[in-house]
Amino acid sequence: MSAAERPATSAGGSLSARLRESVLPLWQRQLQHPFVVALGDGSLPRANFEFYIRQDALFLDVLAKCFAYAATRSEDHAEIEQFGRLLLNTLVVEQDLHRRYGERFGLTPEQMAATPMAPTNYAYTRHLLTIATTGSLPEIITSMLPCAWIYAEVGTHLTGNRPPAPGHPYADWLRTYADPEFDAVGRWLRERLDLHAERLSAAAIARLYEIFRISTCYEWLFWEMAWRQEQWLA
Ligand SMILES: Cc1ncc(CO)c(N)n1
Repeated sequence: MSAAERPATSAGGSLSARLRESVLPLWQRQLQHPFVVALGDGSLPRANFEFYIRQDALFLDVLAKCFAYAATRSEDHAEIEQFGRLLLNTLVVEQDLHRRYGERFGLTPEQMAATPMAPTNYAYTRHLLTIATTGSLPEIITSMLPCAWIYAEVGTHLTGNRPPAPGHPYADWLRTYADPEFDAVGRWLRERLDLHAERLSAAAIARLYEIFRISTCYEWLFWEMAWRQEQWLA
């Protein structure tokens, strides 16, 4: 069955569950990426982690803006408030994590901010920004959903719900994403999406499948970018 033929609602569970199922092999590949495996067991070379942190700090500023765009598309007071909270949490919780790692690596906030965006990061953030500025609210939520959902799954997968070993170099990162509070972000986005999608046409739902798959691909490519320390052509 092509995405266009998929019914908007079916016996196959919620839309968000079906979106995840539609990309399952890609989804599970995230957990096997060498960057993710090495991040989990602590063997990831510091140069790769530093590259990742510098890129992710730039990524999170864009993600925070996308929550602001989402807020402008909502007419529901509680929903607007929650998008505002997610914007702030992205900056306060996650960016703070990056700042702490940056300090540990001897980087100033100015050096972090002056890092040029690598090609994949640039492409992923342009994808998110295009949808944030021209898409519908369900499209915006769908584009951001793999970010929150995959990181929560990676966090719990890598820690196995146990605290990281003492002295693990990436313990703070693992704790942040294994935290049930982080999982709650994805859960809330899924609830909102499933609710908004009830009123969408089959064609609009098909577009959500496409957006979800593209963001999921970019999540994998982001690990790959940091593993290869991807550069622009000279
Ligand atoms: C690339 C990327 N995706 C998702 C998250 C989780 O917010 C993150 N920090 N970075």
